[in-house]
Amino acid sequence: MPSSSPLGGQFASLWRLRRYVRPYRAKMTVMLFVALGSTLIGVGVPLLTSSIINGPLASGDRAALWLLGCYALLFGLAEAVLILTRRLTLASSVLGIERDLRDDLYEHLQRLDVGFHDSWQSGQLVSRMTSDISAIRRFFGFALIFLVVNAVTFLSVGILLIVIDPLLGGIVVLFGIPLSLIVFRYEKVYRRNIRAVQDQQGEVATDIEESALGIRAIKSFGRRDLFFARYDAKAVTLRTLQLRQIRTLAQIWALIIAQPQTVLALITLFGAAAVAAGRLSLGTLVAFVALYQMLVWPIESSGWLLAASQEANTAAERIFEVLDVEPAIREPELTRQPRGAGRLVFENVGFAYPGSDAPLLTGIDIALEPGETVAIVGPTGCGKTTLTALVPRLYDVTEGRILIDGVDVRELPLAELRSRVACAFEDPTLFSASVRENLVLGRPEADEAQVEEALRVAQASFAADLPWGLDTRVGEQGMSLSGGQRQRLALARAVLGRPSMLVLDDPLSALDIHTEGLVEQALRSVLADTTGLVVAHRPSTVLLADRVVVLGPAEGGGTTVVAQGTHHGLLETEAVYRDLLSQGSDLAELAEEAVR
Ligand SMILES: Nc1ncnc2c1ncn2[C@@H]1O[C@H](COP(=O)(O)OP(=O)(O)OP(=O)(O)O)[C@@H](O)[C@H]1O
Repeated sequence: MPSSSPLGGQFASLWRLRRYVRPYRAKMTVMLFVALGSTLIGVGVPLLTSSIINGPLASGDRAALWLLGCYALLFGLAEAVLILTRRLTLASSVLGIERDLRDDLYEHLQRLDVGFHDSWQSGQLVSRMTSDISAIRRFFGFALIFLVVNAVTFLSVGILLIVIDPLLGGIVVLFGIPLSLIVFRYEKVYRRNIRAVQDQQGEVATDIEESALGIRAIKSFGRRDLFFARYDAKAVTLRTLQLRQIRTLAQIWALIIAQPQTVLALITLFGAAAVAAGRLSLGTLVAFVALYQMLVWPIESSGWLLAASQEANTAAERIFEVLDVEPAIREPELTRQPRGAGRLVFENVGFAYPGSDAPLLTGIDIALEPGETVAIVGPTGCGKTTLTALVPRLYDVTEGRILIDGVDVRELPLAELRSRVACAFEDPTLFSASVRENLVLGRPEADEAQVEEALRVAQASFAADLPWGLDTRVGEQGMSLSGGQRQRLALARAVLGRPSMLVLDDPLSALDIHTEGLVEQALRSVLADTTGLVVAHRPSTVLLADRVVVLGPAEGGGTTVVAQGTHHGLLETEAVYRDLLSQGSDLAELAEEAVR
């Protein structure tokens, strides 16, 4: 749990970021001292001016005037050097903080389970990774330094002003109190507004991302106007929220900016009267006004600093909302090593998606002997893909267990489980990298011969004919390839290195009849000595399997195993199987029954 923030509850999230500052604390401290040094020099200049007016100017002492003039020049030079040093140290430390935080967030997102990613909009995650982290960088780069510098300026100049003239100094302090109260009142409103803006930015990012990924579907259905209208509605809401945020900030600023001018007028008025009465020297009044003017920027910038700090705090809050989520799929505390050739058993397996009361899968019992291939057949939407996702623990079973050579998959280290079980899903995901990088994703140690064999098995030799062969980049999500090509590459990736267990979700769905036949042949040779679980939608895929398991509606609701046997045996005895494989079957109706 985070320790309580010395800045108060409203900055608790920012306070939690202190561990990211720790590695750069030496540089940050240098930056602070340098900034303080330049402020103190800034304070020194009006005092020097006062000495010049009251001393050499009044007495006509030329030599002293030259000396004080040289001091003023030195002050100016020193300030320039300090500002340069601050700028240089700032860049390396603040960019370092930004990178560390982004790395942590990215790594955490990779650790989080598929269930988390199902329930979060990707745009919300992207906006946290980009605009929220930038808000935090701006805070550490500018706002934090100026907050400290301003605090020191207020304190040092405030004390000096009171010492120089208690009456005028008292006016300055007195007028500072209502200003602080106003800022405090608006601060809460501003915080709420910022959160709404940042959340809406995530909504807009999600929309942009979704329409960029789905551009083909949008264009082919001629629905650009519809999607633009949807996007525009969100963009308009964002603009409204941003305007509300700016309005609040403008109100705070108006009050903040009016304050120093009012105080300056009062100081001049009372100060002139004091000079006229001989209570104050002209030089001291000039120094007082010049010193007070040093407070004008800190006062005026307090609105901006408040905004930047609130923005960074809300950004940190949004980032911790993700960082605080514990992955539902965790490494086992005690691990066991399976010893065997790859026996896969589903033992009374049940599963319900998070947030759903009714189980999708129930009482599933299937045993696959080492080297055996089992096809999973069932009406659409009954849970075949879900069943396959349980093996590599993309989701965990909610009932029963899945065993590999007698060991529960939840007792295997995740890396080992996922290297034992290779998967190819219906939607073949490729990354914007070279063909080779995509192929060796799960087995970076694979050699050239293994890559070639995997390409042969998946009938993906087209890859060698691409402009740069296996080094050709496949574009974002592999979009520069056809659906069938993507599917064959995903299949080659799964069979690379001949894994002991292969889970294939309808691996032939996007292939033409000719390629399907060739892939089938090659797959048959891979599956001969691999334990294979294959989701099948058509007879040709079913024929790859030694045995078929038919899923259907369970009596109490959900999906369960309704029949199993060889393809030919089931065709003879099970009407439901014949229906499923026949073209005229009413799959939609069966699916409804299955999930009811
Ligand atoms: N991430 C998810 N969260 C909640 N429900 C989901 C999720 N993914 C799938 N479902 C639901 O679970 C059910 C089974 O989906 P699944 O994709 O496993 O079916 P399937 O049998 O493979 O379908 P198909 O034959 O069409 O590929 C569907 O009703 C689907 O809406």
